[in-house]
Amino acid sequence: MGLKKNLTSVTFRLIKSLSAGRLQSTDLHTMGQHDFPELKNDRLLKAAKGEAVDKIPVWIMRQAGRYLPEFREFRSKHDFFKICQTPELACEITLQPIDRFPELDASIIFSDILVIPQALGMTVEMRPGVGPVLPEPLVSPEDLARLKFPVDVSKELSYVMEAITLTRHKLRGRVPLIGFSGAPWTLMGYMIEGGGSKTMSKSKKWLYEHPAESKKLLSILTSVVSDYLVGQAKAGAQLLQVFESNAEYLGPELFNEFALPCIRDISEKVKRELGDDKVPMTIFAKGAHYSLEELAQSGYEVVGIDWTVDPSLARLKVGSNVTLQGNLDPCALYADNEQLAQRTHQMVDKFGKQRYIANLGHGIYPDMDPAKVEVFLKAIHSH
Ligand SMILES: O=C(O)CCc1c2[nH]c(c1CC(=O)O)Cc1[nH]c(c(CC(=O)O)c1CCC(=O)O)Cc1[nH]c(c(CC(=O)O)c1CCC(=O)O)Cc1[nH]c(c(CC(=O)O)c1CCC(=O)O)C2
Repeated sequence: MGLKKNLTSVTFRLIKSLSAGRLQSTDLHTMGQHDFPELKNDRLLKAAKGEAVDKIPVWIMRQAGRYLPEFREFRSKHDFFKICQTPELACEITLQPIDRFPELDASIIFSDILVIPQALGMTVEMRPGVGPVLPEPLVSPEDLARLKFPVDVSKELSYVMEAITLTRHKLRGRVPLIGFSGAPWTLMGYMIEGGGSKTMSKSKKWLYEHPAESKKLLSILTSVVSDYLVGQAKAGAQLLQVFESNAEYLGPELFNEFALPCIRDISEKVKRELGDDKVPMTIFAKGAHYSLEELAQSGYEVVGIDWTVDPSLARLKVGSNVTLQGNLDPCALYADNEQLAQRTHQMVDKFGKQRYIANLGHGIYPDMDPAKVEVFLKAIHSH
């Protein structure tokens, strides 16, 4: 019943956009939730499920973004969160790398992990040259009362669901669409530090000083992230990636006590909620090389690894029942074409073709040359 209501509201808003002239008339007959165009390239989904592929699927974290001149041009006219909150704009940006690089095997919806703190009532600003700033961070456990919880994610983040549904149509089945969220510990970090941090010491202080309240916050975030991912899958996301970018600040003890249980709960809740409509899930816990075995057992089909982990060692640790994703050092894109292709081939040799999705070991940097992306993508497909 809840799902039906949710979908009806998504379709209704899309049709409203159409009547307001924001969408083209060709969109109208494809707006039904269950008549997405047929998927023509299913390499990513096959690899995620452990099925054989003709070529290794490849995509790039942050593939829509500042390294693309067309993104910078667009961004000069629109505020970052305005883009995220306007389905037509988010869709247009999502499609930019797909239009530019025919070798890409997946798209990822343009958004940011920080839409969750926003949904919980926190202000998030994107300051030029600084990045995300939360001007009123959580300072002490009493501040948890400031959070707007429970959250109706289908209302507060409806713009993401709408962007996903619209993008599925606009992709015309060229490649699958990935939805994503930050993981609870990573989001907790931003909410307490008030932005990025070199040490995460304020949020780690919470873990040591206020373990019960930290778990309360993590449990709130687990609930919101799970609902959010379920909503994205229902709106049309074909794979869901969870970013635990701040895992690198925790050692095995803190990670296993605070972060990992949330990661497990999320996959369990999302799969239970989606039932027969479940989609593959990826966990990318940057820097959590110490916990690869546990991550492989945490209910995700794909484990993303950063570039500091040797692929052969990662495979030994995770076993053969999960797909690995990664992990070229993003800075390898600064190398000349020959060296870049050679390093890419060496990486593929280590991963092998089975149960493997090629990617960088973290998001692409803003100063990278799009021509190098093409070299990387072609090196994967030609190997
Ligand atoms: O390609 C797509 O369509 C989606 C791209 C995307 C953006 N944010 C995320 C994604 C998904 C993906 O990586 O593929 C997810 C994300 N946002 C932040 C993090 C944490 C982190 O970077 O540590 C993540 C998880 C992914 C990861 O681990 O890399 C938080 C964040 N958001 C922004 C910044 C500032 C920046 O300069 O990048 C940060 C990091 C802050 C810090 O701690 O240092 C803003 C931002 N988010 C996206 C973009 C577009 C782009 O990458 O160019 C930007 C820049 C905003 C701008 O235009 O100024 C999209």
